[in-house]
Amino acid sequence: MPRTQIAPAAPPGDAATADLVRLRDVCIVHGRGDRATVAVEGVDLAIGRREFLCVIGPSGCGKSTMLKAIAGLLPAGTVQGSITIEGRSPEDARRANSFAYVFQEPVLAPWRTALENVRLPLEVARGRSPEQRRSPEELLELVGLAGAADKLPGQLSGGMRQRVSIARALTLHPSVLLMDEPFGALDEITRDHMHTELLSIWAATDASVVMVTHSLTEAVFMADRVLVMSPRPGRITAELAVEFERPRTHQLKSDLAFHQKVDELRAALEDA
Ligand SMILES: Nc1ncnc2c1ncn2[C@@H]1O[C@H](COP(=O)(O)OP(=O)(O)OP(=O)(O)O)[C@@H](O)[C@H]1O
Repeated sequence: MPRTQIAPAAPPGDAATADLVRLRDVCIVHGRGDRATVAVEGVDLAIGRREFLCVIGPSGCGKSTMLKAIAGLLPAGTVQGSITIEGRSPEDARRANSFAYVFQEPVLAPWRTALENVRLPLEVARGRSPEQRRSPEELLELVGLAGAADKLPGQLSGGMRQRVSIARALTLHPSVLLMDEPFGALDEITRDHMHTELLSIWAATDASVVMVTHSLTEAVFMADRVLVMSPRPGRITAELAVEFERPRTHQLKSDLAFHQKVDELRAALEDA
């Protein structure tokens, strides 16, 4: 459960757009000539503020590619169409720290303690005003690691390391967290625990989340909306609203309605 509530950041000046993230007719091609691979095709997508969106699809369908495109991590010329975050290009949004990226494997500096890792973005901060910066101590408390502040990454479990990386991602108060299979490397018990942890953390911030996952139950448990992608070239072939009330607890996973929603998602994936 969240130990700390984070006050909302002031909306950025250029936030006239109702949608936080907007993709228009996005097509993504890796490589050139004979080696060109069309990874994603014809994606139109609008992501709202405070929305929890999951993206699911067969292996290699372009989920990570789409997330990287939103984060401006792909080489120039790879992405066609338009992507904006708070009305800015991905590059400008990155400079403004409008989003943070969480990888499957937490990328922590091994010689820095948990607290020092969470503090790292503040040492190189640009773009966010002082009011929009979050206290590393408060964030460690939020992710339930106040007692592990002085531990090095090598002294933490996989789930704890991922919580440190989530706390670090929140340091500059991003408007959106982009998460690429953040729990993919964790065992099932830890993963289960992280589901409720992340929902609590998310509820205590005002960020939107875009999370790529391979797990049907994870998607249905976490999301407000699940996007289904077709095999490569990835297109969005279905969109499922998940309207279970929040806060969600593990009890939900035993409900018949939950299993029906998972079945619905499975059918959408098979039709994709
Ligand atoms: N840098 C790259 N250069 C060339 N091809 C790439 C590159 N990155 C990804 N691809 C190709 O683009 C396609 C989509 O890859 P991507 O990693 O986005 O899929 P994914 O849906 O995230 O897969 P997975 O679920 O297995 O992680 C794949 O065919 C992959 O081989």
